[in-house]
Amino acid sequence: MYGASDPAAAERTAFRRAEKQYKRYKPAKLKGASRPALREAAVTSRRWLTSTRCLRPTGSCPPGSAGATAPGSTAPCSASWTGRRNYDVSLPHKKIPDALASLAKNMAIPAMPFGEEFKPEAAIVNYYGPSDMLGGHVDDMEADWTKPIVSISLGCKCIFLLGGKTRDEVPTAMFLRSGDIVLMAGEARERFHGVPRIFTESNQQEISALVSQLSGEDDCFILDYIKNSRININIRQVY
Ligand SMILES: O=C(O)CCC(=O)C(=O)O
Ligand SMILES: [Fe+2]
Repeated sequence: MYGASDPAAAERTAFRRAEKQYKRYKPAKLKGASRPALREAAVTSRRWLTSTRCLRPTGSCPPGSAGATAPGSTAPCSASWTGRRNYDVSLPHKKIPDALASLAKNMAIPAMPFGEEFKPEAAIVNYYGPSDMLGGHVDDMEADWTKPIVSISLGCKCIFLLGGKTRDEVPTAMFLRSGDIVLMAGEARERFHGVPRIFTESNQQEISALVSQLSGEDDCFILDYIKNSRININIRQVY
């Protein structure tokens, strides 16, 4: 579902229109911003889950490229960004690190039937540079959609659009910040979603928590990288 079979039709959808609108979104200054402009979204707060906020675009629109570029992904997932992504276990791939697998298991608990454990079988890593975006899609490669996707954000803040079961429904926009975890579960599992832009401006990145953990001698390269990037790791039960 990553590519649109009819590009002209895709252009006419509410999701595509929102992508274009939010690609150019400029956050209002927090001070003096009217309260409803930053409506709080209902997100539970856990150790790794910080609040997300619904957004409304402001009038101010710096020029932005509407071209879709694709962040990269890890094996065992083969990606054709004009078409579908597919799992291909014959591709070289590494074991998911134990700490990451156990974090995913814990985070998935609220979306799992009582007594059932989430099996972290694949992790897709998306790297977003300053002008990258991930177009609206539904993740449909997994056999059992009743199992959640645990999606972790690191680095620069982004806008995440969560739409409906068709591209015609107007999506809800949220900020995702470094450390946020989204559980795509239940109904959300069947909904279009995407990332129209990330924020690399120094006053908008909101990466201070991450930066404070990168004070080692060898961390300067990671620090340089993360100031202009967002990394999303999403962990899935495939079978
Ligand atoms: O980058 C994100 O937050 C979303 C990634 C995503 O939806 C995907 O990889 O399928
Ligand atoms: Fe997705």
